[in-house]
Amino acid sequence: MSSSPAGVLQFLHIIQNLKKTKRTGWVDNGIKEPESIADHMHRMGIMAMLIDDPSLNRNKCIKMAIVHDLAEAIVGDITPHAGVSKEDKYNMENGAMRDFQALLGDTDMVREIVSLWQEYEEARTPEALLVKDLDKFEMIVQALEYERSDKKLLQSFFDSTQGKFKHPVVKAWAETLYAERSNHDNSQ
Ligand SMILES: Nc1nc2c(ncn2[C@H]2C[C@H](O)[C@@H](COP(=O)(O)O)O2)c(=O)[nH]1
Ligand SMILES: [Mn+2]
Repeated sequence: MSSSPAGVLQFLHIIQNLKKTKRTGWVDNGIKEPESIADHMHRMGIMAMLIDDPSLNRNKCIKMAIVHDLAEAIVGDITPHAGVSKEDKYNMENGAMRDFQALLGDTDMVREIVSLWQEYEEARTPEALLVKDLDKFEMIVQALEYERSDKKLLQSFFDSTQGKFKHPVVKAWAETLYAERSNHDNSQ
């Protein structure tokens, strides 16, 4: 069974917000041309495609990456500093995912999207833990790029993720990024 075309169109118009909503962490730091939520999820999906780990379901990681912030189309992009409890944030985002389910119908495809979102939130499976790593890593890659473009120091993004990476490949990527940032600092 597929979702109704009318339901799909309503859903698509709602998730346009992911393309329009600028990520709050950058807006809060006065970044001139901040990326959107969709931009962030897209690069995470590409990152997931680059991970060659036979212990992981690669396709699941890619799909999880591109839906993990879907609820933000309704709830918005809430930062850790927004003063919203994790429980309240989860409840609002869970409500948004149920709204999507009501709109699209209880199909296998919609159940997969909601299930991937839920698995990411619970952060217990190896795939979810990798995508959590990519969420943080994509953010610090972007932070370095904004430090260069906007001539700003965005140290809090590096501090809040320091030592948090679990997957060996992402750890290696992060070490390379730190070296790149350090070399770039020294060349200024
Ligand atoms: N100023 C900071 N903002 C942060 C930090 N960690 C996350 N964030 C921002 C980035 C996004 O705008 C938002 C949540 O991102 P999700 O991908 O988890 O939805 O919070 C930080 O350390 N400093
Ligand atoms: Mn995210």
